[in-house]
Amino acid sequence: MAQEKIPQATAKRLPLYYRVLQHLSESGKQRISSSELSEVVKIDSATIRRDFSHFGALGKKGYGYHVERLLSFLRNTLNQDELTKVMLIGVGNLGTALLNYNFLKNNNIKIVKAYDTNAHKVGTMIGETSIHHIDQLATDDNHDISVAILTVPAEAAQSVAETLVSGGVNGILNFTPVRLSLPKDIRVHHIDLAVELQTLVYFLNNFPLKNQGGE
Ligand SMILES: NC(=O)c1ccc[n+]([C@@H]2O[C@H](COP(=O)([O-])OP(=O)(O)OC[C@H]3O[C@@H](n4cnc5c(N)ncnc54)[C@H](O)[C@@H]3O)[C@@H](O)[C@H]2O)c1
Repeated sequence: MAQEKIPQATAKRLPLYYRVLQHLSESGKQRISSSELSEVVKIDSATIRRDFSHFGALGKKGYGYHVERLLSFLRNTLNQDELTKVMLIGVGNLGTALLNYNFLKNNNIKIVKAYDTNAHKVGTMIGETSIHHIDQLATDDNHDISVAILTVPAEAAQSVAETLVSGGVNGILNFTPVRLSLPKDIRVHHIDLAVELQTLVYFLNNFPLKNQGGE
């Protein structure tokens, strides 16, 4: 299979395709055209075809895509056969909400461990995740966890991130407003709901969708 360099925008859409195809497969759908898929995922069919073209011949003209084949391809590409263990630092409002969310349901991702400074939280569990004291982070053996979610107050973000990196973490989903300074080989994805909302409002005001139905 042609594994050329996948554009970041394409890579970002793969989990969405995967989730939708999982639902389609569960409902017994065996094949789907790019225009049908486009209706469901709300991405135009030319983009879908271009996305899938990076992976070689996954579909056939006039037939569309074989749902199971596409699903198994995406499962491999997204490493869905292997459980990805994640830790979460900062079990406050946001951290607790994320711990209560069952990532395993749709993705093979599990928050296996959490850290906080609050003595009332340390030693307790949220769902199946145990909460440890942040002071243990530097010495705990977390060699099998390479991804962390950062939901600490801004002032703690940089030093916690540095400890995470020293412990072997190389991917951080950063919810704090801090722009982290870390070595270049560490991937940081920054999530800011305020920016997302602002962007949505900007697009609504400047680029209204035609035939906008429902969503
Ligand atoms: N990106 C977004 O869209 C978004 C939305 C809401 C909040 N946030 C950010 O997420 C972070 C958390 O927000 P919140 O509302 O959950 O805050 P919160 O105060 O409810 O939770 C912070 C938690 O971190 C713990 N903590 C403090 N210092 C720590 C340290 N050094 N190590 C480990 N844990 C520590 C606290 O005990 C607390 O449990 C903040 O930085 C906030 O700005 C981002």
